[in-house]
Amino acid sequence: MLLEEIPSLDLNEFNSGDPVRKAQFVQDLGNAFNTIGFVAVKGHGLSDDFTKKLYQEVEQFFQSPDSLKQAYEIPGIAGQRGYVGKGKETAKGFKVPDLKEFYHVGQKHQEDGDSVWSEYPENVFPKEYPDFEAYTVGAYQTLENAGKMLLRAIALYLELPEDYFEDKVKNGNSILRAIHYFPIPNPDTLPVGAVRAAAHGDINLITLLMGASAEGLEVLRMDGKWIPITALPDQVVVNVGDMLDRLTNHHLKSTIHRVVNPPREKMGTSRYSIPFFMHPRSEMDLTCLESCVSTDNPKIYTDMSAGEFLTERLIELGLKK
Ligand SMILES: O=C(O)CCC(=O)C(=O)O
Ligand SMILES: [Fe+2]
Repeated sequence: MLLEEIPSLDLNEFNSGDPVRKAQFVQDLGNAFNTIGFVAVKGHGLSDDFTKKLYQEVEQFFQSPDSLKQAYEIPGIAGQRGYVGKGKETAKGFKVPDLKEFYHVGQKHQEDGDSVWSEYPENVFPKEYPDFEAYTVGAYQTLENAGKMLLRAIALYLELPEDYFEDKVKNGNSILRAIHYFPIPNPDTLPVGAVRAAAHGDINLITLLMGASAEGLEVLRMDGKWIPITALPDQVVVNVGDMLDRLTNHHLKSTIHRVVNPPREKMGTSRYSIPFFMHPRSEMDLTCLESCVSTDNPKIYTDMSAGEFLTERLIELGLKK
């Protein structure tokens, strides 16, 4: 079945306490991830007011002079925390960097004795904008919770125990990425093929994207047609990443997507979006689940841990040497 738009779901159905509604959510989510790979989800826990303030913080930061932003660019950590400047990330397989700059916030370190903390760089926050930390960390935690619920639904769809992903994503290596697609005052100066975000699949397990209500995001349908995404302001767009695709032997599909440049008369405007890339701990084994492999459906990926796969991809993106 080829869809003209991505399905819409409400996470409150999964948490309704009604087994029939919960099971329906699981089937709807699984069917979407098995076909187009994307859904729009409401009931994620972020209020309109919070989201508005978060975007204000993010816009203020990106509207600052480059010298202020560059003070939060940290060498030696493959752009995994803080500011990553213009021209630094090139989608896998492309030669021209994306027309974007972004800011990464990771897991907030805790004093719980978990050995994982030594693997993650500490967060940095712009001291010029004292509320930036509270809003980005708040969004991180809310989206991480929503992501955990979605992974419970995915586990049930895959006929695994509902808590299958729980220990794998505990203190996981997820990243909140606030993106600014900057204005291009003179489009004639752009290198050939330069776009806001070239076609790519996400690396992680699942992505929860805030801000797809602004035009530009498109997903590649199985028949090769690009479908524009039109999410409502109260929805986050959720998609399968390459790690979940690998784990399920492409039963759940990491769908290629891109952000196209606006029409010429709008090239002088900014676009903002905030994806949350839900990663497991680096030791998670991404070997295909046995239930997803059969003689008709042979295994298509080599065995790898999440950490090994992430390293491979950061090198391909030009973020890691
Ligand atoms: O900005 C968007 O709407 C999508 C961003 C995206 O796909 C990504 O950063 O992986
Ligand atoms: Fe993406």
